[in-house]
Amino acid sequence: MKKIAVIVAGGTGTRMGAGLPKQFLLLKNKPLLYYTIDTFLRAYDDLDIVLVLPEVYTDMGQEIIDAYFDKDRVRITIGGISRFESVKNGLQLVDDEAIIFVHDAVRCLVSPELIRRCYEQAVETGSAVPVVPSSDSVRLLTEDGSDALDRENVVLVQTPQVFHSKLLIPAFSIEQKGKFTDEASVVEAFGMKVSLVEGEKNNIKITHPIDLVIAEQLLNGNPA
Ligand SMILES: Nc1ccn([C@@H]2O[C@H](COP(=O)(O)OP(=O)(O)OP(=O)(O)O)[C@@H](O)[C@H]2O)c(=O)n1
Ligand SMILES: C[C@](O)(CO)[C@H](O)COP(=O)(O)O
Repeated sequence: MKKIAVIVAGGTGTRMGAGLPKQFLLLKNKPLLYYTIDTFLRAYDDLDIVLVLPEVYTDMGQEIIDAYFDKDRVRITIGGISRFESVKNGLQLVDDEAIIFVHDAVRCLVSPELIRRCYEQAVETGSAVPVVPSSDSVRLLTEDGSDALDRENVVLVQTPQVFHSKLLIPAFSIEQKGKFTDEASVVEAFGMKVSLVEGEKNNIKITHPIDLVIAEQLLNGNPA
């Protein structure tokens, strides 16, 4: 089955507050985006990438591709106003039947093993959504305060979220209502179930400045 990774790097990194979008910040002298693309290309020789970038940063993205990667394996498209719109734009470049990996560019510590685990599950069941347990206690905010949840019944959701194109592409024709924060919720809003797979603690989403410090430690082989 054809494999396509839609790597979304169309955000501006408001919470990081760095000026430059966080996907271009350096980690051990290479842009964060480099690690994400490199891991996907290494996971499977027959996997191609659709890289979604903010319009004003397409040249910077192309420079990274030209410097490090086989440019025949990476196509660039423009992001949208929300993550949902960016994924939707990326999916427009998928024209054949495929297994599609949607991944946050800023989860740059994803491993080839996780990518392969998700692929195998998606081939079997049509979908694979990686999750990890919460090590913190969890509460649900209510109108009059908050309720404790049993954390054994709660998981934290990561990417890559992987689907058969026959499932994901029709799901993204749905009108965006409220906020879809991931592909699993789009597919469910379309009326389909998703299957979960074991994610990885190290597969953090670089969001705040502290995450860069943690990522550098992990890249150096130190436990966080
Ligand atoms: N319009 C958007 C918004 C986000 N993303 C991507 O989705 C991933 C997860 O988003 P997030 O961590 O929220 O990134 P930003 O939107 O850049 O950050 P912030 O919310 O702090 O502005 C990132 O790789 C980001 O580039 C995207 O492709 N298009
Ligand atoms: C897709 C995601 O990484 C799953 O945890 C997350 O929902 C993205 O959220 P963000 O606010 O766009 O960073």
